[in-house]
Amino acid sequence: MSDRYDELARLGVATVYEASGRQGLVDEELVRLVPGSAAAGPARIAVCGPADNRAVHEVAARTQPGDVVVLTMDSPVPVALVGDLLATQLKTRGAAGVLVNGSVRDADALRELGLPVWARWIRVRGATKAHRGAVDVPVVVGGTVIHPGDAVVLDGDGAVVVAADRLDAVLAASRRREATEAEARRRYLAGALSYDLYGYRTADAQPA
Ligand SMILES: O=C([O-])CC(=O)C(=O)O
Ligand SMILES: [Mg+2]
Repeated sequence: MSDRYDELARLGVATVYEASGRQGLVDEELVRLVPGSAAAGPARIAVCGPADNRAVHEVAARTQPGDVVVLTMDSPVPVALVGDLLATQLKTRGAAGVLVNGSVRDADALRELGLPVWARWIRVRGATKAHRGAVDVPVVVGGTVIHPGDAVVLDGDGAVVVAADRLDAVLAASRRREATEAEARRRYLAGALSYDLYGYRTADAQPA
């Protein structure tokens, strides 16, 4: 929605992660359902009960335009938290994207719908609707704490989270990093090598 989130999505997960001081990585293998898609927005969070997705129905009712909807469980299992009907509601509410620390189903319909969705698994096993769960609470996904309103950035590399109070600083650092990389790319296209530019050819190897 806002220009800042559009810019984060364009800058991408790897650049934002590095510019953030290598913080905020959602350190999980994620499947991107819509090829080529990227998204960024403030986190709108639901914690589902065990193998249950009632909280997803509640979070859909609270979703605001531009939100990235983050769905998780205390112990994630490959149960379908979202399929095309819930995704249709999230899209109609204006969600920018969806991050599912669980599985999704109706994968072909999700692709067709075009709402950018990332998930741990594609698996059909159905969720119960028995537990209220919790909405608009902090969670940990892939080792990273996500508070409601933190920026979530998603692309072909996965997901990274930027704490809301660091957003402007990380955005500025990401722009600087993008400019530095653009210059490096220009030199490499002209035949230069990082091995020489960074002095690795002559320097002693440094520990990582
Ligand atoms: O109904 C569900 O629990 C998930 C689903 O398949 C959908 O949203 O279409
Ligand atoms: Mg369905």
